[in-house]
Amino acid sequence: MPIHPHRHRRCRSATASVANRRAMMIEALSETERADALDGLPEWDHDEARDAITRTIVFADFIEAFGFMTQVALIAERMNHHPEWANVYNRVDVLLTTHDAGGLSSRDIEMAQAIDAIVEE
Ligand SMILES: C[C@H](O)[C@H](O)[C@H]1CNC2=NC(N)=NC(=O)C2=N1
Repeated sequence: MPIHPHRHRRCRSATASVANRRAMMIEALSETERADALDGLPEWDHDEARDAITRTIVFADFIEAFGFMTQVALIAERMNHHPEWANVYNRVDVLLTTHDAGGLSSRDIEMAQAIDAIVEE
């Protein structure tokens, strides 16, 4: 059942205590941190306009692509960190950025590493 677009709580932090809010806060990477992280992610490109990283993966067919997306979806839920992505048949375009930080954060780097590990399986 879809969540009502106007009445659902978009983010837990709206009602979180100050202490919890502190724990949930995440900062965007500095330029140096980003450059270091990207060195370890040769398959990923930096999207400057979004301060995001992107990767396109082409699979053998749709079922391989959707199987990949299913595995990533489970990790995304566990991490509470969700990709922006699109799928056309055997192709998946992935964009990672941290909305709460307004740019790339360590969560995106962790997610990119998890995605790379799945693709290499
Ligand atoms: C309320 C919820 O915890 C937040 O909106 C989470 C959900 N998933 C997320 N995913 C991404 N990519 N960035 C976020 O800032 C983010 N925030």
